[in-house]
Amino acid sequence: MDALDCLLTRRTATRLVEPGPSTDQLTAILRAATTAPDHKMLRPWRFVVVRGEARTALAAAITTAAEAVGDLPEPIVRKAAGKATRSPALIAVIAARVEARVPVAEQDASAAAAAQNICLAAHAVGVASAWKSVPLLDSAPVRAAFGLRAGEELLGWVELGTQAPNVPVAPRAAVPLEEVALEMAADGALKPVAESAA
Ligand SMILES: Cc1cc2nc3c(=O)[nH]c(=O)nc-3n(C[C@H](O)[C@H](O)[C@H](O)COP(=O)(O)O)c2cc1C
Repeated sequence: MDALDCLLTRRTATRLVEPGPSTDQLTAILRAATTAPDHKMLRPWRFVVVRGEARTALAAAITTAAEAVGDLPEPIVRKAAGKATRSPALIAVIAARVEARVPVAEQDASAAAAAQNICLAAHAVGVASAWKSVPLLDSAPVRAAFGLRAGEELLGWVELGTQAPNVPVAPRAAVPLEEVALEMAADGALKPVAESAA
């Protein structure tokens, strides 16, 4: 797939089913994640792959976290835990901040770029993906499940698998560039960017 095609055609999966990514595909996806732009090469990210039976262990950690909240109705607890097994595999993206002169926001931006690389690389190798928030991400059981150290944060996880053929993925309307992009003229004025007709 052409690189620009990959960027323009990636869509978030609406329902993920088996087969999940192969180990070869996962390796390619993780390699792509590590090419995220990275100020001072701090590698302020790391990843945890959860697939197969391991998803049950993750679901158990989420259940423990949800039950610890105390007043959550049982269906809500079940729904939160079910997010661990909603896709054949997932990759958790951890903002692994480093003590350095690079601001935390830049380090987190690098981790977000890694997450996007995961989505794009998945698309490139024929795997469907969905970047999702982690349920109860700040709870001790969920942090422990992913081996989070002090100062590290879960940015989210990217679910991976095969888009269910009977569930549609709605097309995403193109964003009019003049709504989001300006161009600075020689006199410093900001004007709507000129969009080519092509
Ligand atoms: C940090 C982050 C967290 C997200 N969490 C969720 C989520 O928990 N549930 C959800 O439905 N979409 C979530 N999304 C949005 C989807 O990943 C997706 O981008 C959105 O549905 C738009 O679809 P598209 O990527 O096909 O344009 C999240 C996106 C980001 C960047």
